[in-house]
Amino acid sequence: MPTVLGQNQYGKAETRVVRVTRDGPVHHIRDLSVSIALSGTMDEVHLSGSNARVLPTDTTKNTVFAFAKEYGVASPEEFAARLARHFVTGQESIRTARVRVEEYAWDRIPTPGPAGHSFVRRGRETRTAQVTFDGAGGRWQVLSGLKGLTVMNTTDSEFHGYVKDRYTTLPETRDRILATEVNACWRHAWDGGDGEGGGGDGVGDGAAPPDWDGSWERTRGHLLAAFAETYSLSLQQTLYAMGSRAVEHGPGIDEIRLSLPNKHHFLADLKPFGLGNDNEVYYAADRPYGLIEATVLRDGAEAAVPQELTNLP
Ligand SMILES: O=c1[nH]c(=O)c2[nH]c(=O)[nH]c2[nH]1
Repeated sequence: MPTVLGQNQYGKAETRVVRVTRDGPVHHIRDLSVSIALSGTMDEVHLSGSNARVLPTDTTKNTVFAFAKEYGVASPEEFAARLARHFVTGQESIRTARVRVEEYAWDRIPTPGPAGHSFVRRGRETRTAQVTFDGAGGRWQVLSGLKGLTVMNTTDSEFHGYVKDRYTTLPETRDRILATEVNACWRHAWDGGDGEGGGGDGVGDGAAPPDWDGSWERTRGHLLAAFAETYSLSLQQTLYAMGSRAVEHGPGIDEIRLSLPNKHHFLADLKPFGLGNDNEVYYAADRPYGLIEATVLRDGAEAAVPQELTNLP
């Protein structure tokens, strides 16, 4: 049965590029996913396998990183238009270029000094709660938490001095992006009391329940503040600073468990194009990711937050 080639296009989808612009201590970020689809006189590659008219998809990805460095990202539209024009005017075989951009929005994390290099991704987080009442023992367990709170520091993060064996290739760094998605679960000390003493009313005799909403907001604030204000030598160190700040500033909180995926941002290698990269253009890799997890306890408290509650795979 004879066949003919119909509509066809090709290109690199979902190139994840983060462009950091440093205005002294105040940094600006644009975080994009760029998908390029090129079409034109491309019949031969499908019909005979000749690549003579094919600009590699790898090249289109490199162009995204190089343009981010050379021209910055003024807006998704401007960036996409520049790329589309480049491919159509640069290669005879390319007649149409469709460039799709998704931009992820970040807000600044407020810090005591001037807002500088700490960001929280907009609109991604979920608040969680789990309450267990063991009627026979009269015991309550209240766990509050959040997941998907994505944060980034564009500086004040180093990673070096680690163990090296024959398989270690990671370069040491004195200035990297530190980004993670905070998944946290904390346990309240509340014993079921209503603050009105005993009297066989079926509730604990202790202190009244906390203002749950207020407590949650404050804890979230402490996690964000500790992330933003910690000069980090590892994500493990940042985790401990976040957990201990939440417990120290949360009198009703005895324990917090944190599960922090290290959302790696690798410096794009622009040397082949004669371009430098002074911590300006990053490739945001989504997997694999480092996964750093730990519980931080008030001294003397027993660990009771189940690991599964915060665990990523
Ligand atoms: O903060 C980090 N902790 C690690 O344990 C680790 N391992 C790694 O490869 N990069 C990092 N970063």
